[in-house]
Amino acid sequence: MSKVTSKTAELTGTIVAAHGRHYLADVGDAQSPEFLQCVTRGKKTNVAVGDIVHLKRTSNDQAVIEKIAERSTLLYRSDQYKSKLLAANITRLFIVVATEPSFADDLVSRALVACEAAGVEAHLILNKVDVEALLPRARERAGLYAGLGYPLHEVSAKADPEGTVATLTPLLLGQSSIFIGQSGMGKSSMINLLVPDADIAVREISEALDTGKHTTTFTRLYKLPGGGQIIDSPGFQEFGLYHLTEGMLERAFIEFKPFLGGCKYYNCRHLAEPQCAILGAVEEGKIAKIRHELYAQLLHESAQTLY
Ligand SMILES: Nc1nc2c(ncn2[C@@H]2O[C@H](COP(=O)(O)OP(=O)(O)OP(=O)(O)O)[C@@H](O)[C@H]2O)c(=O)[nH]1
Ligand SMILES: [Zn+2]
Repeated sequence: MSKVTSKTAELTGTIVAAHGRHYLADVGDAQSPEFLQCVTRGKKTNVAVGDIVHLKRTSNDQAVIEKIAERSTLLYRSDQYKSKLLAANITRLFIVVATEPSFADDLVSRALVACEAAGVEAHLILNKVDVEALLPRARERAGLYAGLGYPLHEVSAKADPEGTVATLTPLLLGQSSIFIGQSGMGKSSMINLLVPDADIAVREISEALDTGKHTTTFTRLYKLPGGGQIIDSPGFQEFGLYHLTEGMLERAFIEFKPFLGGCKYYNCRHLAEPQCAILGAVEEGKIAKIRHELYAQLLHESAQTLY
């Protein structure tokens, strides 16, 4: 196959922002981005931030998405009992929690389940470790996840910005990362430290996206000067887990793994069945009760889905 090199050649770009059916692709490089407004053919809305797309330029700053390259991973967000695309080709997800305000275990575990199901490596960042009075409790709570094998990094974006950058930069190199966190955890402070001129980049993206209103509440991708990219998803994105089957759910709780297959009934749902290995492990304290409760809740939610 010969490569097309004419001026009308197809372009390859990365989707850096999505807002409704408006997409923005970057066809430049890390040093000099070049944004093209993109539309899909027909009414397709199956494009996600992080997608590598093949484009056909239709004007100086516009293009049509011809093809989406095969994705290595895909994360979904929840939208009223439906899963919608959140981000594609993510290799690493960072859940930002803090000493204050208090974080929700439920949301942390949902993110972890989404990662396990998608094949994305999950890390936790405990921010605001300068708030010493609340540190022991926060450490203990975050420790539940560290104990499961998820790396936990302690930082203080405000009190120790240099240390925060030094801790996080090596974790981002060459990765396609996404940061998620409940409001107030310090995710924006962290992104601003890691992405030089993030504010300017958002304004540029917002203008190029041209949605009519100058919103900054869209998922966007920043290319890092040292290689790698960061996706920031404003607001807390609840993960869409409705597409997970029961079999996928039980495997998405990593601490269940040693016990799967040990139940009396091969089709055990680990809810109330006799001689269930999972329930036995919960009883013995080998599986945390709150994790099993979330598993039961997710099973219930997936059964509510009507399609
Ligand atoms: N004590 C302390 N405060 C911090 C630290 N990092 C951020 N904060 C503060 O926490 C508050 C929330 O920080 P943001 O960066 O806006 O948090 P966010 O998670 O992006 O929150 P939203 O913008 O609501 O999504 C701000 O008042 C920050 O100044 C830290 O390391 N220590
Ligand atoms: Zn069981």
